[in-house]
Amino acid sequence: MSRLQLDKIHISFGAAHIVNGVSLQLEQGEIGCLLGPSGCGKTTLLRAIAGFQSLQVGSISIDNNTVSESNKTVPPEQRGVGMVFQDFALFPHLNVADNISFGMRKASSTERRKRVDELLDRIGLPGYHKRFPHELSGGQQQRIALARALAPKPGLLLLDEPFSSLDAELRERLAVEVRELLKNEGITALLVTHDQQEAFAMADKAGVMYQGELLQWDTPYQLYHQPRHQLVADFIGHGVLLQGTVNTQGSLASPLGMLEHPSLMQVAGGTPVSFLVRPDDIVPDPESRLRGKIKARGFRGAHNLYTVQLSSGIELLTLSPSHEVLDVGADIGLRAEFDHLVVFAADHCELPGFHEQAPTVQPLPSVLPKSQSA
Ligand SMILES: Nc1ncnc2c1ncn2[C@@H]1O[C@H](COP(=O)(O)OP(=O)(O)OP(=O)(O)O)[C@@H](O)[C@H]1O
Repeated sequence: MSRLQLDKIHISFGAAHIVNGVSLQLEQGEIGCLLGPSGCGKTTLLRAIAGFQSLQVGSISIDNNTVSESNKTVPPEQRGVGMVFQDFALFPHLNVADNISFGMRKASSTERRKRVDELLDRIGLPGYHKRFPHELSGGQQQRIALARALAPKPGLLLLDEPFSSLDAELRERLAVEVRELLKNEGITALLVTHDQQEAFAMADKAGVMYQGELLQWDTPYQLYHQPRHQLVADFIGHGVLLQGTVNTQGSLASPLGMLEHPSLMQVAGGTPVSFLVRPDDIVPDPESRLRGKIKARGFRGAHNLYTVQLSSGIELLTLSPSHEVLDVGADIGLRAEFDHLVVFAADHCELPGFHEQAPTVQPLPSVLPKSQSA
């Protein structure tokens, strides 16, 4: 297992800056995931780590050996890096055993057989040695592609959207299985994906890229609960960003009411901010005067996700157990119940100090609970 370190790397194609100052680390045996919109530079970054793409600035080290910098690119075959790509083409004329052992040419035939047996067991396909790729399902082919990449025991494995051609259910199951397999094999891995659920299921560390920049490199939990940038908050999970203004008493006037939090005292009166409201921060409350109309309902298994529009036009999201169905078009009362606040300044960067404590929410006169207004 290897340690991977990227230090402020820049990659351009002509005048186009595709990767801008990306730094990240993966410790030995850690699994990392890169997320981000199409074209943000994820594959380019992976190709640079594999050695297929040179850098203009910065450095890439594997196990403290610099493998890429501005004037040096160690070739892919000398990096000890395995790869699984989206178009995982197995060799169609080779059977499963020969596909898996393809990269083990230096090993003895006994070693190869042993490793093939071991990997087929681990991926849940024992006895599949003699099958040909066209006799396998998509999920089975992808497992074999993974086994082929793992066979030579690379220190580092790079995976570029390895499950994207598979259906959602199989994708999620494979993500969990592959995490277990990588952990058992003790391999450090970096995965590119469009799918947050896949990233959450697999990653020890994950990051969101946007226009060539890595906005945050963190645990999946922190990406969701403590996004450092508004674009990360927007990209990860469901939620809405509401605007508010900090007043001179250190409170935040917002469409949900007056929010109070000690860290607001550090923010100058009159400062406009935005704050993140996740579906779990808003609870249905028939007694509340904060009311809206249900615009949409999405089934999420245990819960339904509702989009509710307030009379101001602002839309909020809320969750409710799926066995209690609320109708689209119905009037609903809502209450804000934050565990912590995530507040962004005008430059879209997070303001510090809001995580440790929950804010209190003073309903605005127009959103006082029914019982207090009579
Ligand atoms: N060899 C190249 N020459 C010129 N431009 C390139 C080259 N390779 C990639 N690009 C451009 O770099 C940008 C980033 O591409 P990249 O494939 O890294 O994005 P990505 O985040 O992986 O996207 P996707 O999620 O759609 O796969 C794109 O605008 C792409 O057109």
